[in-house]
Amino acid sequence: MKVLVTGGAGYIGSVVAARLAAAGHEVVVLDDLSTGHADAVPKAAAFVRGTLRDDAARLLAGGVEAVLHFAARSVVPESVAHPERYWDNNVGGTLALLEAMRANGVGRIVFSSTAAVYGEPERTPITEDDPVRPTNPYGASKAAVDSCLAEYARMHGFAATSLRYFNVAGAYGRYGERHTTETHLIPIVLGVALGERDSVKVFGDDYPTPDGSCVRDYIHVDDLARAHLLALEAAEPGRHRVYNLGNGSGFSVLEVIEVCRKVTGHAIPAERAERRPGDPAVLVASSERIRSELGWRPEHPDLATIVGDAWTFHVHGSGRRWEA
Ligand SMILES: NC(=O)c1ccc[n+]([C@@H]2O[C@H](COP(=O)([O-])OP(=O)(O)OC[C@H]3O[C@@H](n4cnc5c(N)ncnc54)[C@H](O)[C@@H]3O)[C@@H](O)[C@H]2O)c1
Ligand SMILES: O=c1ccn([C@@H]2O[C@H](COP(=O)(O)OP(=O)(O)O[C@H]3O[C@H](CO)[C@H](O)[C@H](O)[C@H]3O)[C@@H](O)[C@H]2O)c(=O)[nH]1
Repeated sequence: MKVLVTGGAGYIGSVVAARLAAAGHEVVVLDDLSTGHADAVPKAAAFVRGTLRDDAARLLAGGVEAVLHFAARSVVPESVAHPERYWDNNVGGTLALLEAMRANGVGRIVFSSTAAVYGEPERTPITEDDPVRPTNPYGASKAAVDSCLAEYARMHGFAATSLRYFNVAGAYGRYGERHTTETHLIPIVLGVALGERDSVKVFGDDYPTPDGSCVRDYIHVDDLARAHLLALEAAEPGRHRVYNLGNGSGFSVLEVIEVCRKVTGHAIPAERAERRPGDPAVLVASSERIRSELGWRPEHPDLATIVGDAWTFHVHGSGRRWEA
């Protein structure tokens, strides 16, 4: 299949682009490099630097059969301070992409949605039938696209899938996480181990969790990538599927730091800090639906493996010194 990967110079998109190319697909990456890196695009893929609005249409005219749509802004505090950026890029940009797809007769799409659409959940683990009640503009923008995809499936025959990722971590060979503005826990903690930061701040110690810090469900980026390939194959015209993706087990911030200490052998100083606004106490996924419908199984559910792969990536110079 010829596949357009938007955001394929970013963390998750580059891993999926590499996996797709390895599976024999023809991959075209579209990325404006706003948060991505040109050298993260797999060599087997064609790379076009451009935007969803200005450049997707001409690429879709070139025989593309499916779209994997990762391109988005995804920093929650930024979304609170500048909601217009999120409505403009994540919703407006996606609408332009969907219309370009429709104009070119391309209806197959897998979309990067998020656990943030659920907001503060009522129960754990979270299933896809739980209420969608985002508590920040980032989550709201992703929920809006999920709704949009349901309508494009119903009215325009799209074969659409929303994958709601929980906390993505780890690396796949030379492909890993290296955001210029890093907000994610594991790369921040590994940055302390590498001496790039003095300590990690633990946001909140009075949550209703066993040790008072927030609990999250960490999924290996390679397990997530395999879910994309399954979703791509399973897509059916006229149907919008929604799947949560996590491992179904929660780890507190303090537990994650402890695992990072064991993996890196570094003391990793941690300091208590105020709660980060908008952080739910516990986010743990039920991924039963994708397991039973698509046969997805995580191959790397162990947090030490997830952290270990991220550590290997960070130690090798944040991906810049990798060969292939
Ligand atoms: N990392 C996570 O834990 C996580 C969790 C849930 C959902 N997601 C979603 O997964 C997707 C990928 O996340 P990531 O962590 O790889 O982010 P990332 O920032 O590394 O990648 C996003 C890529 O999209 C590009 N981009 C943004 N807007 C664009 C536009 N208008 N046109 C072209 N390119 C554009 C950026 O340059 C970047 O390379 C995002 O949609 C994000 O919301 C991520
Ligand atoms: O320096 C830090 C960074 C994070 N945390 C804590 O670590 C946990 C995980 O934080 P991340 O920023 O790594 O991840 P989030 O759970 O906030 O966000 C992730 O999940 C969200 C869905 O809930 C979105 O999809 C988002 O894109 C994705 O990164 C949170 O409790 C956060 O407060 C710290 O204590 N210190």
